[in-house]
Amino acid sequence: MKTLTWSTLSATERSAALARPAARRAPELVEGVAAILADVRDGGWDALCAIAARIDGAVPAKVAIAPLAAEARRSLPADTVAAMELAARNIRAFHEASRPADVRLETMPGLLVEKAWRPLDRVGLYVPGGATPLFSTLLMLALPARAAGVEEIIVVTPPAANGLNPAIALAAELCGIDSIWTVGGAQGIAALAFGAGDIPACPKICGPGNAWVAEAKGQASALPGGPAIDMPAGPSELMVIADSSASPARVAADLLSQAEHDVSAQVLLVTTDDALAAAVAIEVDRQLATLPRRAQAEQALASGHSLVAVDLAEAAAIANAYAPEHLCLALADPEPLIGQIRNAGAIFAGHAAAETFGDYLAGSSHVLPTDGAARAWSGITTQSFMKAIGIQRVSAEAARTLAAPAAALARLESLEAHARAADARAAA
Ligand SMILES: NC(=O)c1ccc[n+]([C@@H]2O[C@H](COP(=O)([O-])OP(=O)(O)OC[C@H]3O[C@@H](n4cnc5c(N)ncnc54)[C@H](O)[C@@H]3O)[C@@H](O)[C@H]2O)c1
Ligand SMILES: N[C@H](CO)Cc1c[nH]c[nH+]1
Ligand SMILES: [Zn+2]
Repeated sequence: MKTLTWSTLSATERSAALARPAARRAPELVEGVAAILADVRDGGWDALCAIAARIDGAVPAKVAIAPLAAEARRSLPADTVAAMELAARNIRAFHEASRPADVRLETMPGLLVEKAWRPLDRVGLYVPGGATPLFSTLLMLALPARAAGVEEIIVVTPPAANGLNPAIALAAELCGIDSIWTVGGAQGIAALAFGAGDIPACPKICGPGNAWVAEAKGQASALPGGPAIDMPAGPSELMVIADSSASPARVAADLLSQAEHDVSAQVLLVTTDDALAAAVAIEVDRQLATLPRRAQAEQALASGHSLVAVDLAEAAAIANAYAPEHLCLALADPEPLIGQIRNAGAIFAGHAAAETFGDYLAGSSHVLPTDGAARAWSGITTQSFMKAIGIQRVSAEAARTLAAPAAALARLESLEAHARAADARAAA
C-alpha cells in the first residue's frame, strides 16, 4: 500500500486520497441499472425472468427453507451450526433490547402528545450472494426486522449452483423465514420495488450488495412512489486508525478482511507512526500471498493507501471527512478518540476488537452505510423496520387555551381555513 503524508497534501490531493473507487458508479453501470429497473417495472415477471436468466443463468424460484435447513443441519459441522446459533442469539438479544421507546408528554395541561412506534407491515430484504453467499447478512437483517415486529419478510438472493445455499437456508430458519426467492442483483431489487409475479412490491427494501445492488436501491427509491430504503450500503470499506502500539499483523489482517469482499471494496490505514505504515505494507503482502480470494483483495487494495497523520486529532479529522463504513481504532487507549468520531458506520475499539467479530456475532447489525453515507445515515437497527406515529389528545379546556394562538399563527401564514378550524374549538 502506498504511503502519503497528510500534512503535505494539497486540498485536491486530500480529496483524491479519500475518493471512493470510480467503478462503483461507472456510467455503464448506472445506465444498465436504469434499464433493468424500467424493464422489470414495465414487463413484470416475464421481463424479470429474461434478465435473471441472461445475467445469472437462472430463472427466479421460490425455494422452501425447511428441507434445505434440515440438510444444512445434517451436513455442516456441529460447531459451525452452534456458531450460527450463537450469532443469532446475540443479534436477537441486542435488537430486542434496542427497540425504540414510545414517548408521551403533556406539553401543556390537558395536551398529551405521543410518539408511538409501529412495525412496517412488509419489508423486502436483499441478501448478497454473487461472490459468496452471505448468510450472516440474512441474520443481520431479518432478526432486527423480527425484533421490530414485522410480519411479512420477503427475501431475495442470487441463485446458487443448486438453487439456494444451505447455510442461507439455515440462517433463514433461525429467523423464522419459510421461503426465499432466488433472484439477485439490480433485477432482485426491481422485483422487490415494483413486484413481479408472486413477488410482492415492498414499501421498504433493506440490505447491502455490490455496486449494482446499491445503485438499484438508490434509483428505485428516487422514483415517484418508489420504495423507502434502509441506506446506501454498497461494497465494504474499512479505515484503521493505528498508533505505534498496534500489531502490523493484526492491522493487515483487518484490512484484508474487508478487501477480500469485492474488487470495489476499499481499505485505508491512518497512522501516527510511519514505521507502522511500512510494517503493515509488508504484512499485507505476506498475508495476501496465501489468501484464497487474493485476486479480489489485490484489486481492492489498489484503491487503498496509508495516510500518515501528525497526531490522533488529525487522524480523527480524516476519519470524519471519509466517513468509513467500519472504523477500527487500533490504539493503546481508544476511549478518548471515540468521542471525536462523528462519521462512521461502526467503531471497533482497541486491539482485541476484530472487525470480523462485528461481521458475524457481536450483536449489532453489520449492514452499514458506505460511500460516505455514514455522514447522514445509520446502520440497520430495529428502528429501520419501524415508523413512528404521532398521536395528540386534547382536553376541552386545553383546546380553549390553544385556539387563539393557533388561529393567530394560521393567519400569519394566510391560511384562513386553518384559523377557523382552531376558532371552532375556542368555546369547546
Ligand atoms: N455495506 C454493507 O453493510 C455490506 C454488508 C455485506 C456485504 N456488503 C457488500 O456486498 C457485496 C456482495 O457482492 P456480491 O457481488 O458478492 O453479491 P451481490 O449479491 O451483491 O451481487 C451479485 C449480483 O450482482 C449482479 N451483477 C454482477 N455483475 C453484474 C454485471 N456486470 N451486470 C449486471 N449485473 C451484475 C448479478 O445479478 C449478481 O447475482 C460486496 O460488495 C460486499 O462488500 C456490504
Ligand atoms: N463486512 C461486511 C459488511 O461490509 C459484512 C460481512 C458479511 N460476511 C462477512 N462480512
Ligand atoms: Zn466482512
